[in-house]
Amino acid sequence: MMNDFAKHPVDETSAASLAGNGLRYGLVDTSDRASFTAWFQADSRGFHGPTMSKEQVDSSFAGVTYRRTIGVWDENLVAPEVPVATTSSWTEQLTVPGSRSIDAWAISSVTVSPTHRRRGIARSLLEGELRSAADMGIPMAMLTVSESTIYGRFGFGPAVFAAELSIDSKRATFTSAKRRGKLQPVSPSEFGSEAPQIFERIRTSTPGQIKVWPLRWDQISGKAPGDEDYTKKTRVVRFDDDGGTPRGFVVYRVTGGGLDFTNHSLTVDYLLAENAEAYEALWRYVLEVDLVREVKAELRSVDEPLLWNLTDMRAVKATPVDHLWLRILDVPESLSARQYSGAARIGFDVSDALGFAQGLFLLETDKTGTPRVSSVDELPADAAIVALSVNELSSLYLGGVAVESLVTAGRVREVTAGAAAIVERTFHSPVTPWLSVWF
Ligand SMILES: CC(=O)SCCNC(=O)CCNC(=O)[C@H](O)C(C)(C)COP(=O)(O)OP(=O)(O)OC[C@H]1O[C@@H](n2cnc3c(N)ncnc32)[C@H](O)[C@@H]1OP(=O)(O)O
Repeated sequence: MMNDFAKHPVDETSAASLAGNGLRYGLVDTSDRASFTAWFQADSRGFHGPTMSKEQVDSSFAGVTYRRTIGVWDENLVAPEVPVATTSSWTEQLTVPGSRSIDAWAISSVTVSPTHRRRGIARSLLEGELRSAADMGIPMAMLTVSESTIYGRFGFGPAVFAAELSIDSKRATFTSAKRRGKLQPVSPSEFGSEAPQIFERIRTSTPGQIKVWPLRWDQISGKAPGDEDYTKKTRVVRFDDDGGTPRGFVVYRVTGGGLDFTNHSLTVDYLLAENAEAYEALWRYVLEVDLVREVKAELRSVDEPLLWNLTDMRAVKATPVDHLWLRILDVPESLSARQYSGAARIGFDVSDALGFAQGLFLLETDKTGTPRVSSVDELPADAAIVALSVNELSSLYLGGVAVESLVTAGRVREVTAGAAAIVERTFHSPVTPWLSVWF
């Protein structure tokens, strides 16, 4: 069954601007197999993916039908049924500090055919998505990005960073003795039935995480058709506690080796651990696999506890990269959705070229960190006041970005002396924001 957001009509301003360039902007009828297949092929082409097989289209078809699927068509082409641009969007729960969540408009599959690039099509698509989300009363938009150069112009700011890890497994010894529990190889199906429940418990207390849809779990575990090599190489190991309850999984592949058989590389595609025991056991497992010299992992937390599990922290090379970008559309709704660290009175002078978040806003929190937010004509003189654009406010929102860094970089201006330190203290999240998937 389709949710209402999937049927929300396309934005009229973007439709008119694209029509002026001879292009049609519209919703894809996801119940029509031929139209949806043409859209999938355009999406895959846009990301330099292969022409999708029938099995891959079938599984994608079942997995993302609920989304608002948009195409742009050029009727003058030899194959006019294949869109020249795509997007896919849906309402998603984003966890925010205080184990709460906010409805956010997730935007994905933004592609423009290389034959139609740099004519303003992506701008029409993105602005159309933002106006549609605002129209539906959704307070925030979000995306994960292929390049960090594209989305700032639309008011997005990076709010969650991810670390890419490269670990020298020969240097990685643990500070503590092996704990109890049991490890065992399991199938992708077992992962599919147990891992989402474990993840749910982690997601709801980790700012930056979103609900993960079933097709994504199948892709992670190699169960979804599409990448045969990935499916064949993928292994899954489960950790059970002493009571026999599954508490974590690792999904990984071993590649390379060559003539020197001790030189393999192990890639952790997903490591999910509900408690410290599972976390240590699963990392210890991958770091002790024989014939492996390097363990790699992507999309790990920038505050990965593993470094503290090891006797030699320098065994781990961690490279941070921007991952989740947020775009506040409704300031009072967004700021009201999260918990803060204590009592404060903060004024924000927000600029927004697209207008959604422009204005003066007062955030008042009590000593429990519960907020009250109002849009005001004038900011009170006794508030800690900062001036910033919606990009920076969106970056600061989850409490994982240091305000002082943005002040030093000239991206946030302290209107009252010492305001940045108050914002920092009030916004800081005790749980480091982390998003463990792409969307
Ligand atoms: C959420 C996601 O899906 S992330 C994935 C994004 N998609 C990809 O990376 C797939 C490959 N790339 C593409 O499909 C296209 O090149 C897109 C979607 C990135 C851009 O589409 P286009 O239609 O060419 O962009 P458009 O002409 O509307 O440009 C809009 C603005 O963005 C700028 N821009 C476009 N692409 C880029 C880029 N890769 N890097 C920096 N700036 C860019 C343009 O210069 C323009 O700037 P301005 O309006 O401020 O002067």
